[in-house]
Amino acid sequence: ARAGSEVHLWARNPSAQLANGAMPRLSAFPLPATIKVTDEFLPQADMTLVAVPMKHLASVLAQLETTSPLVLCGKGVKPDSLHFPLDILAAIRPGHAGAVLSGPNFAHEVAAGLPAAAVIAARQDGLARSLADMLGTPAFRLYDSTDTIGVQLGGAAKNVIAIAAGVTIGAGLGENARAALVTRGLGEISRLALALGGEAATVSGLSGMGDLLLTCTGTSSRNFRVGRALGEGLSLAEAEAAAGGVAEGVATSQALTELARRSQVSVPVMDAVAAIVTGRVLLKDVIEELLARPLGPEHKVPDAFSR
Ligand SMILES: NC(=O)C1=CN([C@@H]2O[C@H](COP(=O)(O)OP(=O)(O)OC[C@H]3O[C@@H](n4cnc5c(N)ncnc54)[C@H](O)[C@@H]3O)[C@@H](O)[C@H]2O)C=CC1
Ligand SMILES: O=C(CO)COP(=O)(O)O
Repeated sequence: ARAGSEVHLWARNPSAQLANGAMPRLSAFPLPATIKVTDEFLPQADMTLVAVPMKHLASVLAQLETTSPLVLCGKGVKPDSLHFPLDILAAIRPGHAGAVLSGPNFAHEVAAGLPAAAVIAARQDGLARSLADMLGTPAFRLYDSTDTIGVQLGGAAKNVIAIAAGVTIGAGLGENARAALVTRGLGEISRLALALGGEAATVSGLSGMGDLLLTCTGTSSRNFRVGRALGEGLSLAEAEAAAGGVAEGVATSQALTELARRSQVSVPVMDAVAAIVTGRVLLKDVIEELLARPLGPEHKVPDAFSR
């Protein structure tokens, strides 16, 4: 809307969900009058942004009756199919034009109009740039990319590493430990990105390093908060309730460790998160195991971004 477009916001139940003219989780920011709230999908539009939690993405995509390009905003991987958002779209609507929007963007800061940047990625030549030009504003700076794998992996994986960062703080292991863990986590994302066909430069960009930095240090992050609560000794159910919203890294940790196993990529930090959230291993044992890992060259092969 700030970019000057006419916007229709689909809500499953407009009166219940927007009782005070605002989204419930962004209640300090009433929607501008230029946004029309509706319970019907708009069949014709320049673009449709789909911003629902990953576990509901497939069902929402199946209901959408539109020919417009879809911009998927969820971050994660589906644990059963191991699909990233664009794979889910391709499975449900083969051939439909799609892009992903990802970057360090806490919703409440974007809503407040504070400066932020993100990346839109699409395989199709020129699509990401044209979407970015329609959606961007001076305060919401949108870069474009064709590396859909790197962008989707960065958005998904940072949530898993953010849980590890939270655990480190919650368990009282200190900020040195958090910095070490996040850096080693970045290495895991780099190796996995290359193995899956993504690009090294994307991992060091907004959807990779940028979002990792935000989520592992910003206490507004639900994934960080879940990790911190787990580190303090709460159960997963208690930690999720305390985090105040969906923490995609919980389900994504299972999917990414499975993808890594299939790609023969070592991801000990992500493995540790997957083990902690499923309660397979005691937190104390996971920490001991990570600290007992054999030491060696920081980067095994020529540089940090090689497998
Ligand atoms: N909140 C944030 O700061 C950011 C969130 N994301 C990602 O965006 C995705 C959505 O996150 P949030 O907006 O925070 O989650 P949310 O829990 O606020 O849900 C977003 C919307 O999805 C709707 N929804 C829930 N279940 C639905 C269903 N079955 N069918 C249709 N709509 C349904 C909710 O009513 C809500 O309006 C996640 O993958 C998250 O990682 C990405 C960047 C920032
Ligand atoms: O993706 C986000 C910021 O870029 C939001 O992070 P959380 O889902 O951890 O709150």
